Amino acid sequence: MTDVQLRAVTAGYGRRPVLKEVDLVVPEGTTTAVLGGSGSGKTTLLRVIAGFLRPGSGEAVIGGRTVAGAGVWVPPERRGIGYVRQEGGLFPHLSVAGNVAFGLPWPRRRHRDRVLELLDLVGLPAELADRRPDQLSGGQQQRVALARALAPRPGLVLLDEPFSSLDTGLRAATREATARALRATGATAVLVTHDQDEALSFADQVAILGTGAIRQVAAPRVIYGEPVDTEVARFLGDAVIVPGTAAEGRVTCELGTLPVRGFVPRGAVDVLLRPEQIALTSPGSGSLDATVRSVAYFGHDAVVELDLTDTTSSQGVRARVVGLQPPEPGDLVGLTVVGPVRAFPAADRSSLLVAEAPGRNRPAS
Ligand SMILES: Nc1ncnc2c1ncn2[C@@H]1O[C@H](COP(=O)(O)OP(=O)(O)OP(=O)(O)O)[C@@H](O)[C@H]1O
Repeated sequence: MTDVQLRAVTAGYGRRPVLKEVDLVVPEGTTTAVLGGSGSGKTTLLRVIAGFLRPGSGEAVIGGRTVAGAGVWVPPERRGIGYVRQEGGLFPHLSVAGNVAFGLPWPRRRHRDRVLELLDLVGLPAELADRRPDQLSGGQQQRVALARALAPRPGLVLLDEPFSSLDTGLRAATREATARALRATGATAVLVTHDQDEALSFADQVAILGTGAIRQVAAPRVIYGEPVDTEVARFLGDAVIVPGTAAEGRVTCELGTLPVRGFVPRGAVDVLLRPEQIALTSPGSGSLDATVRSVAYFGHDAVVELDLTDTTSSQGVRARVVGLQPPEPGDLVGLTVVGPVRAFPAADRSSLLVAEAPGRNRPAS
């Protein structure tokens, strides 16, 4: 099996670096999702690992072997990596079996049993083997691309937004089939995505890439529940941020005096909580009362914009509630904050509470 280490990698196109001193560790046999906005350098990071782009400085180490840096350069075809692109990139003139067999080493290309085994691994029936790619759905094409990438038994698989062109249902099914196939082979994987739900549900750890630097790397629950700053919090899900004051492990803000997670120095803070931390109750039975300003209904849940009754702030707060019986605009409700909140010094939001996977990666810079 194969781990990946990027050490102070700077890389880009021409003079302007896209990645600046990026450190990342992907432990062997695990999946890391790299999440970032458009143009943040996600594909560039994969290209460095794959060997399609030489870093200007720093090192890339795969399975304990330096593949780039320190005077070393190992070309892509000798890195033992499988690569799946956004559009699959199947050969249109070859059958499904022909495409998958293309990934096998020369002597084994005629081994139909191995091709059928690989199709089975990605959840495709054997009867698709003789179809051409244009006779498959988008999800099936992506699974064939994955089977082809897995054919040479790579220790590392790189996935560049492989599900982004699929519609919601197909996307989830293809994602699950991919996760199963990766687990079955024990391959290490790096997934690039701009989809938060995908990153959180698919990966063992999530790396947030912003303006060329890794902002935070942590397990999904940690990165969602303990973001290093308000910017990462906003990037990864919906966030309610209100001004407050911290003292003795608690913060006081327009939502009341609340327990805070992690150490926060006394003084002015930005208080952060997730909308699902605000539970709605009947008026008078929560810690505060509020009036419903508007409701966005999504079926499984609903986002409720609230105006607090006893506050001069016009900012309002958002609650996320289950979609069974959401309140109506104009309703009076009670609200209670569930669980501890996060808080960041208002003057210096980025220096506090680095929440990384223990021992794996350097703090966000
Ligand atoms: N071949 C190239 N030559 C010059 N600049 C490039 C090249 N490829 C990418 N870039 C630039 O590098 C930056 C990062 O691109 P990259 O494709 O890594 O971003 P990304 O995070 O994958 O974006 P997206 O989510 O939109 O695919 C962008 O500003 C892009 O315009």
